[in-house]
Amino acid sequence: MIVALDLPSVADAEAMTARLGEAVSFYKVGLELMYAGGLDFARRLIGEGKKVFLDLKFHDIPNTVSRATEQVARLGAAYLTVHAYPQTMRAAVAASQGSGLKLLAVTVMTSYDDADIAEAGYAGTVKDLVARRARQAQEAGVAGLILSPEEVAAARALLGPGMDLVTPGIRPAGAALGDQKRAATPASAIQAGATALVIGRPVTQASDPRAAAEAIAAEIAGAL
Ligand SMILES: O=c1ccn([C@@H]2O[C@H](COP(=O)(O)O)[C@@H](O)[C@H]2O)c(=O)[nH]1
Repeated sequence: MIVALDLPSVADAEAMTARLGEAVSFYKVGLELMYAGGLDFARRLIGEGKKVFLDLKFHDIPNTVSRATEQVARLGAAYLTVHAYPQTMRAAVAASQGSGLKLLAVTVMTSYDDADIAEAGYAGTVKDLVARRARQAQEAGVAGLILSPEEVAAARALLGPGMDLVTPGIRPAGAALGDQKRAATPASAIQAGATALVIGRPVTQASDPRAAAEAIAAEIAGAL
């Protein structure tokens, strides 16, 4: 379980990680917290022995992606996201060589369904596009994928063992979907073969975040 610290300030993130305590050992720092001083906070979490996923979703010209990836590789984060465009992925893979940083390619955002990708100009279905990008990510040498629980089993069959399949779009039974359109429960995602689950609001907006995280961890353990 990777808890997404989508919170407005470092003070809020500190309070959340204090409440979660030993129940959570892996955090995701994304765009909201990053623009509120989250990089130094991520460094501190790493210093305290937590694992950190920097969800920065790089997508730029190769030179910029390469130099930015080199900067991230020095931080000691476990994961960094890049968008699953071949040029972008190749640049990031080359720049992360020799570091402990694992790259995750974002295939198709879990807030998108078939109508959303059609509106964005893509022919075919989300499943087709995820499969195409999964193959391109594997060819580029990326360590893993961000995809929805709905595509995990097909991606594993397509790619074989080896790549990490990391799934946002996780909702315990009865939880509000919010903007997520391709979602599943923690148990379903694990049973489909997900390597790690990214979970934000079901934990951070719960009245008792620690109890929510512990219940999700128990559901994951029960599904393994
Ligand atoms: O396709 C994607 C890629 C990234 N995310 C991120 O995961 C979390 C999910 O948070 P919830 O509150 O559990 O919905 C969030 O930080 C997103 O930026 C994603 O949801 N889908």
